Amino acid sequence: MQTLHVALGERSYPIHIGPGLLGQPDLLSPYIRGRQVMLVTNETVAPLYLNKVKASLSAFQVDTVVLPDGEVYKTLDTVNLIFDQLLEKRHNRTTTLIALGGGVIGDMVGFAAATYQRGVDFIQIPTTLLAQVDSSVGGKTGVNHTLGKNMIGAFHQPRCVLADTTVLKTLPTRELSAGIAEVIKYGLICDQSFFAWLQMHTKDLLACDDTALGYAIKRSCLAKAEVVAEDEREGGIRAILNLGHTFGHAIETHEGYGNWLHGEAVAVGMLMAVDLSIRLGWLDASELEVLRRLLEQAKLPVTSPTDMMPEDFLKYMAVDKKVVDGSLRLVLLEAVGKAIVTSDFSHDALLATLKSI
Ligand SMILES: NC(=O)c1ccc[n+]([C@@H]2O[C@H](COP(=O)([O-])OP(=O)(O)OC[C@H]3O[C@@H](n4cnc5c(N)ncnc54)[C@H](O)[C@@H]3O)[C@@H](O)[C@H]2O)c1
Ligand SMILES: O=C(O)C(=O)C[C@@H](O)[C@H](O)[C@H](O)COP(=O)(O)O
Ligand SMILES: [Zn+2]
Repeated sequence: MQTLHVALGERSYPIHIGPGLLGQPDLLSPYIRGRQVMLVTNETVAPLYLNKVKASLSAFQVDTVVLPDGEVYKTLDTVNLIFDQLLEKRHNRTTTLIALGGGVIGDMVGFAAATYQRGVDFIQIPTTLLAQVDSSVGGKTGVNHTLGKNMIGAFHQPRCVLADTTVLKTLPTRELSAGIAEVIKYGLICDQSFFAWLQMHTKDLLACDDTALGYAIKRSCLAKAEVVAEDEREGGIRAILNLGHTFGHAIETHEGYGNWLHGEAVAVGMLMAVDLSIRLGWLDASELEVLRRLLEQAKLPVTSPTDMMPEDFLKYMAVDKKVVDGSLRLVLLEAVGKAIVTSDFSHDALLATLKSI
């Protein structure tokens, strides 16, 4: 097992990464302050892993909530089902919520923890690659709105993250690929040598090779932990973690939540960001082909949805959370491994990108 740390003063926490971690009581109990635990998962993950986690919590009063599965259920109504159980089972302010699942469960449980009785503790047990490399770390929690992704939420850090790589063996390949998209993001924004490593090892990640997965999770979490420690609430540098997301969130919202997976939409969004960076003269034209080949290797899409026009993108991009005073800001690349957040691009260049990918 490897342990990384997110350094946030009194809100600091460990990220434990390794095979076979589920079911080890000593990894969870130090982060549970009271007697009560609300273990939240979904109907797909429950039959696979709920009993194992529950068995490791025998020292606590454990209640469970099993939510419906899918991005389409990442809503306030679903979070309300968690509140219903917390109140029915009389959970108080010393309770700890545990999120067992992918990013959808993690984001909703984190949001429930941020708001239940004005804030209680929570623990992340991410079970998808995407959640292990990205969503379980950093404290962004929330739900979607029909008009935009993650529009209602809060920053609320978990007390610990437990990433058991063994659970990835049951993950469908399409979901593994979606997770690889966020891994590639870390290479592009801040780690050129990791990006080079990915050219050689993406096939190992797809084959669920333990060593490759452990390495990719560690490298991604190290990068995210460093950025989050510097800028917890996205006042500045943290926005680089949004590479490809302004375009990607537009795709997810326009196509209907869940039809394009988050990682798939981000993959196409990253191609758009690279294309625009090239048009601005910041990146060599060859980088577009390099990224396209890598995404194809990872079995990710490389063209935008056929039914989406540039004006559809612009409509959803206008409500992006990085918009300031009506001006759209995008994460672009000055080089592979060096991202910037900028509004320094012309509408014509953006339009050309939206038409070409
Ligand atoms: N908070 C953040 O910083 C952050 C970062 C990235 C993404 N996100 C959010 O995360 C969400 C996407 O997360 P995701 O890709 O994990 O999707 P997800 O949570 O929908 O999980 C994907 C699918 O895999 C299933 N599953 C989960 N673990 C499994 C396992 N071990 N074996 C078999 N099936 C399993 C789930 O039930 C689901 O059907 C999006 O809503 C996105 O906005 C948040
Ligand atoms: O942690 C962050 O910061 C990120 O931007 C990580 C993203 O991968 C993630 O999808 C996040 O939920 C997007 O945040 P949003 O603020 O654009 O909704
Ligand atoms: Zn993301």
